[in-house]
Amino acid sequence: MIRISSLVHVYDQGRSLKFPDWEIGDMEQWLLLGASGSGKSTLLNIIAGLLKPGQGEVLINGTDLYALSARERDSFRGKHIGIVFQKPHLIRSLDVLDNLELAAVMAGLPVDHERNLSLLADLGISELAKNYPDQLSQGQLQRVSVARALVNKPDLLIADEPTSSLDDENASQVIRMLAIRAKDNGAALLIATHDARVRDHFTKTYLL
Ligand SMILES: Nc1ncnc2c1ncn2[C@@H]1O[C@H](COP(=O)(O)OP(=O)(O)OP(=O)(O)O)[C@@H](O)[C@H]1O
Repeated sequence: MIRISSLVHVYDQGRSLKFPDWEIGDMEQWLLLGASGSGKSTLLNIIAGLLKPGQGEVLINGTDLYALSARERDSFRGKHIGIVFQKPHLIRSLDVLDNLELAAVMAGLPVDHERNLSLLADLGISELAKNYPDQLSQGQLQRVSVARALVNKPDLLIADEPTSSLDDENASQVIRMLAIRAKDNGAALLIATHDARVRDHFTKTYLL
């Protein structure tokens, strides 16, 4: 279970961003909605342990994320949280499969080669396993990012605008993939989006 309470963040010279308290139960699937600039990415980064908030608390399965040291938080994130960023942060000098395997290595977990191949197959990109990021389209890169986020069987899967560069068919496929894989892995799912096509798939929404 994830709980945020009394969260406030102020960027240098920015306005104060206040986030309503929120509880995400085990395996619940939520949409985070809000206008551009309302703070969706900021909140995702705080929940992911990537941005220390000015005030407030993030509890994930009983762990107070910002009571951990930065190093402990990195380790916690690697093992428990999968993230699909707006822009895929893949390593250019590694092929797709190695990018997936690196996610396990970085988290200190064993590499599960078969699982990684099957993740690529589920996303319809098996044939790209040996390709390098520079050789892929934006939509393909996005799908690789989704696969990479699932590599370590996270408790929480977070996606920031995961469908913005995909056509209708692929957007729907990625949302289904996120929803099914989150469920299969016992993970909660949290997606930030403007995408009306995504809204139809969810009943739980948190509005900024
Ligand atoms: N690194 C930063 N430094 C200063 N201000 C920032 C920074 N990142 C975001 N902001 C500001 O904080 C506010 C919230 O930004 P954020 O990116 O979280 O919104 P968002 O809802 O994700 O927007 P979008 O839907 O356009 O991606 C905006 O006013 C933005 O300009």
